[in-house]
Amino acid sequence: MADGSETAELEEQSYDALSLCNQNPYPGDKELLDQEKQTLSRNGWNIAPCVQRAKTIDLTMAGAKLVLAMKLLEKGNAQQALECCTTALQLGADCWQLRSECHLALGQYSLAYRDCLMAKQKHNTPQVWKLGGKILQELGLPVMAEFWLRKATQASQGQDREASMLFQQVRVKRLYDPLTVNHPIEVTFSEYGRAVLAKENIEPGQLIWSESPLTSAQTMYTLDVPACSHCGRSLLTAETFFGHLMLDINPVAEDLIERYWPKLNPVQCKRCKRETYCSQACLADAWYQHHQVLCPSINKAAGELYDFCDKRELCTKGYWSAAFSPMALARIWGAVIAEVRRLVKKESTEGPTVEQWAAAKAPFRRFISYGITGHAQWASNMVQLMDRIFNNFDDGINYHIDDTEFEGRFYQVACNCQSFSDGNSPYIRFMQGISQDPTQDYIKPYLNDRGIPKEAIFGGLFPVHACFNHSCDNSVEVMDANDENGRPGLVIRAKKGAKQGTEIFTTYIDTQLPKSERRAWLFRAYNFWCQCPRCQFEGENANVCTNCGTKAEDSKDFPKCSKCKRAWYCSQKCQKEAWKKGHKKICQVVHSDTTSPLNEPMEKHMRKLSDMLQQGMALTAE
Ligand SMILES: C[S@@+](CC[C@H](N)C(=O)[O-])C[C@H]1O[C@@H](n2cnc3c(N)ncnc32)[C@H](O)[C@@H]1O
Repeated sequence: MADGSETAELEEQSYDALSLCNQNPYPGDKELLDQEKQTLSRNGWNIAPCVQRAKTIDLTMAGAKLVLAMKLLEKGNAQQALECCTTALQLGADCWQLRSECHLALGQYSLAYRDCLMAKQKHNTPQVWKLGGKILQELGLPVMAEFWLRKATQASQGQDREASMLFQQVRVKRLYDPLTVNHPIEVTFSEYGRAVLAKENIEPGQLIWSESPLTSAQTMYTLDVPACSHCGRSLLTAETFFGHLMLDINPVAEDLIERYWPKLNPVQCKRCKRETYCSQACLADAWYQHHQVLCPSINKAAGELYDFCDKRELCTKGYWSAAFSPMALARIWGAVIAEVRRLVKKESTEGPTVEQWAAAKAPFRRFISYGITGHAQWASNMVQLMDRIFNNFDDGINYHIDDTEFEGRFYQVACNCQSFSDGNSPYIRFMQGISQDPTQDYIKPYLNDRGIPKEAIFGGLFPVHACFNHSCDNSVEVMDANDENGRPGLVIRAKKGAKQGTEIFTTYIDTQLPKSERRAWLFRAYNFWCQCPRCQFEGENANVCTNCGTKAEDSKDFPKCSKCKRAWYCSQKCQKEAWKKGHKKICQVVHSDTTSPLNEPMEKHMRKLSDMLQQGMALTAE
């Protein structure tokens, strides 16, 4: 059994974002690299610097100048350090790297790059590569910067964490800046990987941005609710909602329905009749995106997946255990194959090339994948089914789904999936419509009879939203919102103000849960132990002092914090200490009024899994 300190160490080690994010180039990077090299040459940034050598080389004096330059730079006096470096160079010292650092500190980036090139000619060290990476980023040449920082990481055999971190920061900036250009947020890379920062001060209640999913699928447990399988619009008709009540509804109520219940024109995939869409546009888009691969009329094995989903079981041994649908995974592989098909056709290649596969997979590289290995063994039948679906095409464009591929995609969806539903469903529009109508009372008894309809809930991958880390004291709330075309998606609203440059957090769980339940949930569902301020300054147990860890004698309860009732102290001294250390910041948390519907049906399921684990039946061993 591990004691407390060992557990704490394990917790600390449980998540290393740097090791999860690779440095492989993106498709198209070769061309971008060439373009950036041309920019360098055009601007003359790669011309060798010229230093007038002194008539007599004096290495002793040069050394002294060099030491002085280092000290000056350390103290922040870059200008004088630069002058000392130049003298040292003239006297025969080899200090191009230091002079480059001085130029960098002074914001003279092109001069810094020239000196750095000189340093590289002589010393291929990780430090020189790293310096070059920093300068190139400042010169606005991110792909070259990545190249240099990759070299720095390789040359240090991964030991230089600063170089790896800088690499990811450059990459994240290049990939996400175009997506956040009009929003008050930006994506950066921190100890927890990608993270969302406030680019400017954000006010409480401010709508920060809205986003549409890259891909989504309806959750299995809401498959009984009609919705467009592609965009998620609710397809609830008045007939379905009122059901048998429609048979003897009063004429005024009938008239209200006629006038206010939106007219829907759903269309089915004519080939398989297993997918319903809100419009021809969605049908065509779904076909383009993934249904051309997944349509059971063409792909028999895919029919088995549809049958499995129709059973609406969240946990089926050997197949599945998650709140999101396996269709969410299938649509990723389907989208990759559909894109490779298009590229092969467009580029008239004989078969798919490595570059084409990489290009088709690129949009999904934005989503981190982190979980416990062995899950694919537990779900081995599903892995085999997925392989039958995607590895059996006559055109030779096949995607082999093995355990590693399955687990990678499974955890990609598990870590990043966000639930959403139609925020402007026919029911909502109907209720809005009748709210101003003087005859609305005629329909009220029928509405009361029916209650609020169940929503069709989708799980989607949203590229920017997926960069949010979690805190139990979250600063934003995620809500359903339809885009300008009426398609369901997300909107992010500030729950609290955020200062420019600070990280903003969402919550992955119901923040009202006690600390131990929150942490257990986060670990089971997202594989990390939360270290947020609430988890640090709330207690778990009334018999243990939240501040110093002293255990109460005879298992008596310690007095609790009278405000939040979530911390227990052995003495007033401990209470005061804890208050100063950080409890005051988290004592009065306003809880979010939104929790993820994806989690709700999972709660029972999670408890079942937790019971199984407590009985010693590790999931992977089943
Ligand atoms: C939706 S992603 C958030 C963005 C992520 N940092 C990235 O690089 O893509 C969710 C994953 O981020 C990590 N994460 C989020 N919040 C965290 C936290 N408070 N502490 C540690 N890891 C966290 C976990 O690995 C989690 O599965």
